[in-house]
Amino acid sequence: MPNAAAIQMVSGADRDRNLAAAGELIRRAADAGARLVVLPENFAFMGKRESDKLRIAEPDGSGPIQDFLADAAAASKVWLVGGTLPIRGNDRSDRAFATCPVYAEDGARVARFDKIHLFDVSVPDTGEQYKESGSTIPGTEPVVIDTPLGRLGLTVCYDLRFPELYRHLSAAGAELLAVPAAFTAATGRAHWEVLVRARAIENLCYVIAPDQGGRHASGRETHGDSMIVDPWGRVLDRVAAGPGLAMADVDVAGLLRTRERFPALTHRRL
Ligand SMILES: O=C(O)CNC(=O)[C@H](CS)NC(=O)CCC(=O)C(=O)O
Repeated sequence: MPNAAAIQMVSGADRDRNLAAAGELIRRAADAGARLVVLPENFAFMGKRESDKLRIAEPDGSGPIQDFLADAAAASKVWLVGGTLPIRGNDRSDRAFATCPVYAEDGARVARFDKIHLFDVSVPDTGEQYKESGSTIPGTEPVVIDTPLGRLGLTVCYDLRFPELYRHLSAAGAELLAVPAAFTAATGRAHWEVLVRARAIENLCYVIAPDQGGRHASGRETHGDSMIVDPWGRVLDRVAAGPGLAMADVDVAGLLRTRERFPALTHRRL
């Protein structure tokens, strides 16, 4: 029975509709056996412009999106990694953190990670321009937490391109890595699967990588292909396009056997 789920969504600009869609998928994942469920980046809101998300930004710890996540975790009795949502900073700046909160199965929030690397790029070929730092405050702290399935390192989307973050997490004991994402269609086609599987292989970790996958209110398209990858780099399950679930069995005992036979993590020289 699979115990982990990555939820793929095509989130729009209507927060409450997105929450309803997420709620339905969380219930389906729990019914299918999931004890750890990971939502994609910006699951609660993807508007016309990057800065639109500031309208639904919440103070740390309370608001409709965070209340939804706590209630959904408790109702389905799952550990829930809440993709990302905008959480206001303490200063009066008009930017928010891209925060990935984690809830235990009783609905208590047990961790918070703020996306560290911000997507300030122009995508080759399509000409799409992104300046995430215009509306987002970068995080600074890597986060690793214990869950019933294993020790979990948190990362978000563009973080996927920075292997030193993942090395830091695996060195801190991570066995599972979460990568809630909203990868662009163009960069996703070129890089998504390779990067997700590389992070799994080089850190001998499970990677749970839920992506947005479809066309959004901005007119932009995201890549989809949400997946769960095992520590040997095998794609255990994936979702092609549109909303759906990737589910797989995360087996840390098996992971430890793999690491014993193949002790690359103990052979680091630098
Ligand atoms: O596009 C949207 O509206 C939503 N996207 C996001 O919220 C974020 C920040 S702009 N997307 C990424 O980080 C994409 C990374 C990526 O695609 C890569 O590294 O290639």
